[in-house]
Amino acid sequence: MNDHFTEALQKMMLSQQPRSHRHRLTRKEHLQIHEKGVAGVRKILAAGRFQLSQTFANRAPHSSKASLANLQRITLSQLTQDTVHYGCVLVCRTVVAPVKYTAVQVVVEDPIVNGPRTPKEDVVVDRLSLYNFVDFTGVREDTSEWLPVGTRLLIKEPYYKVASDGVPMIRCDNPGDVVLVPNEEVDRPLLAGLRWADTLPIVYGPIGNRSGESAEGLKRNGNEQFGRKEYVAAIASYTRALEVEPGSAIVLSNRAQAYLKLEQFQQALDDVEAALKIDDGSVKTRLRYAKALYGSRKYEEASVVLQKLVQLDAKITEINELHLKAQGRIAEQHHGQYKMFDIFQEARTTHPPYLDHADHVGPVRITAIPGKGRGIVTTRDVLEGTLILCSKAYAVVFEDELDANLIKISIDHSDKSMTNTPHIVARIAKRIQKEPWTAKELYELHAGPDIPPMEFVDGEVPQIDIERIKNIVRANNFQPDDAFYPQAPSNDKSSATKSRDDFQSGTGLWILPSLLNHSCVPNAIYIIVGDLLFVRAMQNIPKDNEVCVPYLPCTNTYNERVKKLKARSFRCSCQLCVFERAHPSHARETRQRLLKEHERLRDRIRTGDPAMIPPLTNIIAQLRDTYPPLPTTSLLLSPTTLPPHQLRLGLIHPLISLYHLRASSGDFESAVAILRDVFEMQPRCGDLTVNRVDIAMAIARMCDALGEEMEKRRWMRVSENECEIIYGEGEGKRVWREVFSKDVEMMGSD
Ligand SMILES: C[S@@+](CC[C@H](N)C(=O)[O-])C[C@H]1O[C@@H](n2cnc3c(N)ncnc32)[C@H](O)[C@@H]1O
Repeated sequence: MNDHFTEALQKMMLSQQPRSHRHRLTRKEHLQIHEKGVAGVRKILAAGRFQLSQTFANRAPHSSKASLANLQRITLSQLTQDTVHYGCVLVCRTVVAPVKYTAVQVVVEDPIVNGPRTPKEDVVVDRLSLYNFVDFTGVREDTSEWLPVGTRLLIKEPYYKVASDGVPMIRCDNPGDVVLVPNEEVDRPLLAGLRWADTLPIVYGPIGNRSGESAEGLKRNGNEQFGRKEYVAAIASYTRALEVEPGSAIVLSNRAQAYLKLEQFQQALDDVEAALKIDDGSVKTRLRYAKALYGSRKYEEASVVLQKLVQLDAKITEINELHLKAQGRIAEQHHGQYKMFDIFQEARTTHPPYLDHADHVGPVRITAIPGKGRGIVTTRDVLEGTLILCSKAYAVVFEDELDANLIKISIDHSDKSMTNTPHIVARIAKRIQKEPWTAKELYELHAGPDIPPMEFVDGEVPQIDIERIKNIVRANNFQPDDAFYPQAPSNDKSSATKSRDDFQSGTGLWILPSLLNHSCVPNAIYIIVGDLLFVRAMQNIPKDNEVCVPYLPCTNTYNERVKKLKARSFRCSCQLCVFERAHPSHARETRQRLLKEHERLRDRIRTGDPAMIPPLTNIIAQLRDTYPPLPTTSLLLSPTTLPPHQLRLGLIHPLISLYHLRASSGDFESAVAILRDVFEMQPRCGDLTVNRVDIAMAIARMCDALGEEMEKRRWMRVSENECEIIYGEGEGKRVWREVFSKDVEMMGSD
């Protein structure tokens, strides 16, 4: 693996040397290079060794904003190296089966513009690299299913450059800039007067009504293709059958079934609705209708259809099961009733964990927030523990969807941080292609400080814009981790305080949660389970107050937080930041230094070495001194303000370390006193609520060791209650009983 890595790096370095003018490669040379690439991919696949996840880009990828109608035709022979050909559209045709490496790579040829017949060998060819074109993350030898040999392509504003292996190529990053022209489409003005060197056996897309094809024959073809699970081909056959004989309810219903298999629910719904307008429909068609409605997340309508079907024939298990599921989704969508415990189990057993649950929008609305753009505020007084929203990802790439041996090379100069961007960006582009009507809500998301909002033209579907998608992902992504379960407190960075930045692999985009602004002491928590993102209030939030989540752990030091948020182009003015900003800068720096010192001692602290107690106690004493003294009289605080003792978050990790040292030396009295302090210091905010579950349980364990039965029971109840605030009433109890099953077994519970 390392050899390949070094080789790739060397190639990249070489490619950055100044190069002399290169001669244009012949068709034969290009095809040989392509064949070598295919052989290389074959070797990689045979060895099962690695794939590259990142692309090498010497300039920021661009997306064409121009409309095809305004572009001038250009040919391969007219391309200039290291140039984006603004105002032009390249017309070409694929001459070989493509291969997928980091990009889909193929050889394309020029058309022949009128004139005398040109021998095939003299027609100019070049390499075309299509990035983000497929959302498949690995390498593949033959990708003809995406791009059959002979496909005519229009490439908007092509970028011509030399690739990392020294071979020139047309690099296209934006799938929206590639137009595939079906074979039978002959009247495109851009193709007028063009011929090709020879005839290639291309069959691309649905082919129009060929004389002699009967609707019945085409339907039969479609059924056979469906039986072989060739759903795209089946759809093409049914489409042809409908062209020959429009208005066949059976063919429409069959095509709907093929769309259902491809999870193209809207298309399935359109077909089945058209079929039901023609006749009443069989049970089969009406079940398809219910499935299309369910898939389109129209659960109530699906339930009405299913209810009638149940009355007709209650024996069909599939109908009953779907009816039950629809009712579950309605309870989720309207009442926020999610069986969290079951959803956790589902996420553990589903690979990849795409979960079938409804979205829910709780008592919140979107509004402008001064200085922050848009945000989410409550529409009524909200109690702690209330579900604010549940949202299914617009697109997500899970860690285990990526190759285990994936090499992450981030040499894309425009973006060093996001090694997994190509996958999620390609997935978003695919979703827009499949469901263009969802593009608007995506493009409306914040794309960074310097990027103006997209302008939409009424009635026009926005194009795929890879640059904007990349920026949107950068500004709004959340990293999914499989389950956000509470754990016993440890002096390692606990899962609760694990930085979102630590989850390097998986990444996802959720539309409504993308409107949540950040606070370092947030009043809400987000929990990602599979592709679902739940947001719950962790404090009582009065009506019209903003709901905020943490973009980073609040136990990060002030300087760390400022730096990370600066990278996201804003300065936080939450209560914690205002509090710490008011401290003299030397106090903040001392705190930072002391916390680093604590980090350095951690390995020895982990061993439980009692010699660590004096230096740690000293660090804690000095840390306390970096904060202003606590007021001696109680303050009158607003319901949204944290008390001053809960703003000294820098003390939490060192105090947990001290607890460990005391507990491992058998001094349970001191250990429990420290933990009680820590519990008091942890506001119920963001991820710290998870710590409160763990710490209350650790106190219960200490009380158990000290024989304090009543206290033990009290703290177990506290832990359980905190868990219910995070996961919801009842459900939190189930989660708590599972997580702490060993404790419950040993210590008993009420
Ligand atoms: C995920 S978006 C949140 C929604 C965003 N406000 C909008 O209008 O779409 C992240 C962006 O919101 C803004 N933002 C989030 N939290 C903020 C805060 N506490 N203060 C100022 N701006 C904030 C920043 O511009 C940040 O890059």
